[in-house]
Amino acid sequence: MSAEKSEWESSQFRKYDLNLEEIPRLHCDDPRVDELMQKNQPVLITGSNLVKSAVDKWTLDYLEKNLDKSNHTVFVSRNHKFKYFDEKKIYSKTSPKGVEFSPPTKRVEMKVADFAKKLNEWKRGDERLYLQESLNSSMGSTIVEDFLKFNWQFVTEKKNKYHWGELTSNVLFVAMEGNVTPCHYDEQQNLFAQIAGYKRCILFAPDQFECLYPHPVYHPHDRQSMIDFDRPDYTKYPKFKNVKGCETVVGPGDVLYIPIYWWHHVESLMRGGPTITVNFWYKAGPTNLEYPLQDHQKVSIMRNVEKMLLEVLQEPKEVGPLLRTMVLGRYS
Ligand SMILES: CCC[C@@H](CC(=O)O)C(=O)C(=O)O
Ligand SMILES: [Zn+2]
Repeated sequence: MSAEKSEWESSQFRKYDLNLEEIPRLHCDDPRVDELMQKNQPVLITGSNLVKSAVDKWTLDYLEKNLDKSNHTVFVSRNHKFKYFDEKKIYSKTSPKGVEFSPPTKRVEMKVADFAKKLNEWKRGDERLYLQESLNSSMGSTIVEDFLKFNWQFVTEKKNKYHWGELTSNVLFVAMEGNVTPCHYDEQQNLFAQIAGYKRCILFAPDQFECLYPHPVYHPHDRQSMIDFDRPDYTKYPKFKNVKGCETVVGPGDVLYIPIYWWHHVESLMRGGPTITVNFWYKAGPTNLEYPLQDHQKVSIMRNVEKMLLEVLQEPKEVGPLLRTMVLGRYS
């Protein structure tokens, strides 16, 4: 990918064994934006002014001064990866008791001032931090003012045009340079609005499910790929060699449409300073089953089959044998 305006260069990317297409980068008035969004395809949208009120102002200092003095949710990692896990699934009835799950990150509450201090004093080997918190009205009046000045018409127009469900949250992400959110998919539509710094986003379509080996649905890392992109185990995950993906770099003012069920890996560029993002997560719209089904609908069906089997079998180890008995020689 060429550095658009030389604010970054590919030497700031982490190195992965992937060959990736480029996600189209289009102005919000370009009709091709809606052609792509209509087809649940990713697109990087420029010129929307979606979060212009923040792009002009939000820096770590500004957030420190204007986010209220209370604590904020910060994830801590011993390495550069912040792999999400669902705490509720660590001890759920389908995950066998005492299953070995050591959380890769820990969640702490921290004042923004302490968060900023740790970022400024960080040196190699120190644990990394990632502030992730839903924006809400208790965020201090200045931040709320900036938030209310977002270009809500832009997102509302998209929500209505594509019959998305309700806006569930706007999450504020403040990352250290080099932080990585490993490859996963979400069950929500996402308008990913970049405010400060640069993030490389690598996306894979829902039909790449077989190449990305998600953890089982009952696992705390449900929806996350089991593959460590830094050291892929091609013996355990041979199809990863054939994965097909696309990528882009989002910078201040850019909005990346991450379609529901699309896999994404997101990294804050190394040596790029802290990054600030706000995302807009929307519930899926009503499902109209038109044939042939779309790939993301098949992922949703597979999830439901897994959940139902786990519910009745109770023992995850029995899911594979039962499905093999059902399919091998009969449906395959
Ligand atoms: C915890 C999720 C963070 C975000 C990726 C990133 O900016 O690091 C993402 O995956 C999303 O917006 O869906
Ligand atoms: Zn995500």
